[in-house]
Amino acid sequence: MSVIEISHITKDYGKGRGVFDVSFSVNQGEVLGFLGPNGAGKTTTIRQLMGFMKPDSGKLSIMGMDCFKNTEKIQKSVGYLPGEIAFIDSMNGMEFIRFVAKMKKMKGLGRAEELMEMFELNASGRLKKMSKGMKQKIGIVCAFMDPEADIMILDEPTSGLDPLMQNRFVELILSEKKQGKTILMSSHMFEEIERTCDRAAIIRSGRLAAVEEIEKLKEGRQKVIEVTFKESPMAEEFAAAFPRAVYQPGGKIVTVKVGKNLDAFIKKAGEYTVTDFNVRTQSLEEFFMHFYGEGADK
Ligand SMILES: Nc1ncnc2c1ncn2[C@@H]1O[C@H](COP(=O)(O)OP(=O)(O)OP(=O)(O)O)[C@@H](O)[C@H]1O
Repeated sequence: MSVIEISHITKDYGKGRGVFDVSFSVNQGEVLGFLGPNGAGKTTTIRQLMGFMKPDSGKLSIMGMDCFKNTEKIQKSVGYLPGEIAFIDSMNGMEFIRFVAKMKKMKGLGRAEELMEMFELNASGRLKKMSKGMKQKIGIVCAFMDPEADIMILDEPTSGLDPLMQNRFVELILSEKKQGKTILMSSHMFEEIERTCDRAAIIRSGRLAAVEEIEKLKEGRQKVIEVTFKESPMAEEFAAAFPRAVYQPGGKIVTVKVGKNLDAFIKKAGEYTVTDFNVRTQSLEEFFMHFYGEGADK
């Protein structure tokens, strides 16, 4: 059952900016990673989910409720971490956490205290004087502290966190997932997505490029194979059989990215005398770059 539904939304800011005909959904208990380069439209999509603005066309709903018409109800039941948090600078961290808890009509701050401990956060200082990382931790506490919120919408949750805290965040997501929460999070951190998400939605230039299971994405990764031949004419002939092979004229080494054509590759190599063979599997990051870079539309 899908909990978050985005259906053919378009928000056109002009000059090709915005989001165009974007559709995807997040199922009950699923963690979905929302990936894309800067300016791709992640925040624009997320802000429409939170009801801050209306799409030009299309529909967004959470638990069957229209995001623009039931904004108040949705904002109360969703744990939300904005990309840029609007703090009230005159408050200290703890005052701000209490203020948010009051708005959410929460009964206690038990979970908030656990989270502050988990992220080693001392929230007693003035918000104005806090570092970006500390402010991000306050945002995380506010997003996750309501035990009744079982949907989380997180816009670049680990931006500004150091690697140790990024790790803590991954642990937090995994434990929330175990409790059956439904989570949508945008991110630039491939490792974090790989470790936490069931599926990834990839957006570029305002249009959805792919929605795929992480396991499938991993399977789709190519292998980078480097073969050394006994003599350079062999290498040259071999390289000619693979259009995207990298080969320095006169050399003996040929490097090829191999996917489904692995068998053909091996059989062709078998026609020559091979003296060395190295295989490296693409990282998920390299694989995602295929969606990010120029020419990815092809
Ligand atoms: N209020 C606005 N008016 C005009 N253009 C806007 C507005 N808000 C966003 N944009 C443009 O829409 C595009 C998408 O922006 P958005 O903030 O959604 O990207 P993003 O994927 O969240 O990027 P980032 O990773 O940098 O946060 C960008 O080109 C941005 O400049």
